Amino acid sequence: MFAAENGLRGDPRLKAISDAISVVPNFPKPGIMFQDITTLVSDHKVFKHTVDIFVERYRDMGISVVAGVEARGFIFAPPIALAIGAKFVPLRKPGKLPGEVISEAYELEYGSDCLEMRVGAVKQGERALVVDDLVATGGTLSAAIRLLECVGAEVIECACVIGLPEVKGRRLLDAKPLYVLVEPRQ
Ligand SMILES: O=P(O)(O)OC[C@H]1O[C@H](OP(=O)(O)OP(=O)(O)O)[C@H](O)[C@@H]1O
Ligand SMILES: Nc1ncnc2[nH]cnc12
Repeated sequence: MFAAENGLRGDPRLKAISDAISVVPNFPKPGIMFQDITTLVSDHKVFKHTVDIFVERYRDMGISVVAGVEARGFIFAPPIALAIGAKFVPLRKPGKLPGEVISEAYELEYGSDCLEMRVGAVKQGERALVVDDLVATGGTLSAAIRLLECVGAEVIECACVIGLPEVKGRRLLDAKPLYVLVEPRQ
């Protein structure tokens, strides 16, 4: 669900976050309106607003794992993890993590990709939050959920800064709550 439908309607931080996202037409492919969060994180006040909203929501939920999705989830997940007193676990693209890993493949608009997590990084029964910058089809988050559930963790929610129209009105993603701050800018 969008934050505005969940207690933050009219919160000026949401408008500041939306305004700080740049839209780059036809990147990386013709027809894609790329939502660029590098301009958001280069404004320290708006970056802090973004992290603060997530921290306010998750600080009392008993979350022990904040799993961030490579690459842009790595920007938002660590400050949230530090603030709520949870560990940060990176979910990486294939071949980047040393040691024993588990893998989950997923479909993208064109082609497929894979996420990996280190064996032992998350224990059975842990309460996990999954963080990424953006959800479009939800394929990436679904793979992240499968990785965490594979080791017996409970996924409490998936959190993203931007939700594309594909997820508008969706409160759940693979039966897990989805929490999104803003819609894309046109
Ligand atoms: O909901 P979905 O349709 O799965 O798409 C969302 C994913 O797409 C983007 O990452 P991308 O795959 O472009 O990887 P990158 O961040 O490494 O460039 C974005 O950061 C999400 O992780
Ligand atoms: N429009 C978009 N902008 C940024 N990242 C994306 N990932 C999938 N669709 C995207």
